[in-house]
Amino acid sequence: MAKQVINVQNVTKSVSIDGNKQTLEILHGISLTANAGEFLSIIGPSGSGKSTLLNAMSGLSKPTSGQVNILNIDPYQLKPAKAAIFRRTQIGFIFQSYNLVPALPAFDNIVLPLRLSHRKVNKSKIYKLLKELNFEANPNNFVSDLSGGEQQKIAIARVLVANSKVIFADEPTGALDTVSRKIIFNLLRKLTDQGVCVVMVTHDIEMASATDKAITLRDGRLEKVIEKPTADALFQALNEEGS
Ligand SMILES: Nc1ncnc2c1ncn2[C@@H]1O[C@H](COP(=O)(O)OP(=O)(O)OP(=O)(O)O)[C@@H](O)[C@H]1O
Repeated sequence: MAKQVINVQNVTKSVSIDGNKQTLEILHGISLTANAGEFLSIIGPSGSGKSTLLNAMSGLSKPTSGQVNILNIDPYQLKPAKAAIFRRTQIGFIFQSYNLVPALPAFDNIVLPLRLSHRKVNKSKIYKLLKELNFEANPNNFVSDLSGGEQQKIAIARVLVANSKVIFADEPTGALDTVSRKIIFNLLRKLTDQGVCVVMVTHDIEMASATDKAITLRDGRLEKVIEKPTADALFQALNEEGS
């Protein structure tokens, strides 16, 4: 039986608005699971809560209520130092420019998690990966001098070399051209074939239809779980009025 690596139960998330005078609930009790080797996509209209859910389920932003387990660990119960190690060694994040250090060269950003964990850096492997990713800038350039798309490739390369067991990606190909999108999707797919669990927020129906399971969100609620989604099924789900 497939090993469950993500378990989210009844997660809600509220934020303070209006100068803390009011509370707005953005996620209203979401439950989902994902297994090792599974490619899960999260789709839904703009503002439906996809990024908020991804942040909550990846250990970055504590839910207001409910439970999150990643690899049988509740990331919100870990002390900050342990949480940092857990994130660095087990989880990969591909969020737009997430945690890239602008004052470091691109290459150093890629290997930073490896260096922090005292792991070996295989320079030629990283250069090969950058070539595979169609990265056209100089890896010695500072991240702040790169375009959005190139920064995204650096964030992706950093995850790909880190051997994470679970990868959370928020619109990982948003800033990229069609060719780069395909390359990155295929690299993520290769990782799931090796047992990594990938959770990806996307607006791209075609890409979501190539994942193993899609969940649709509407107004902060989980609407549908679609196994082996087709583009037609996703299109229909997105265009149905919420009940
Ligand atoms: N800190 C916050 N304060 C107030 N409202 C917020 C906050 N964070 C999110 N929201 C609101 O919650 C809703 C969900 O936001 P979220 O970014 O999760 O949606 P999304 O589905 O990822 O949207 P998009 O597809 O446009 O990226 C939106 O209406 C957003 O404006």
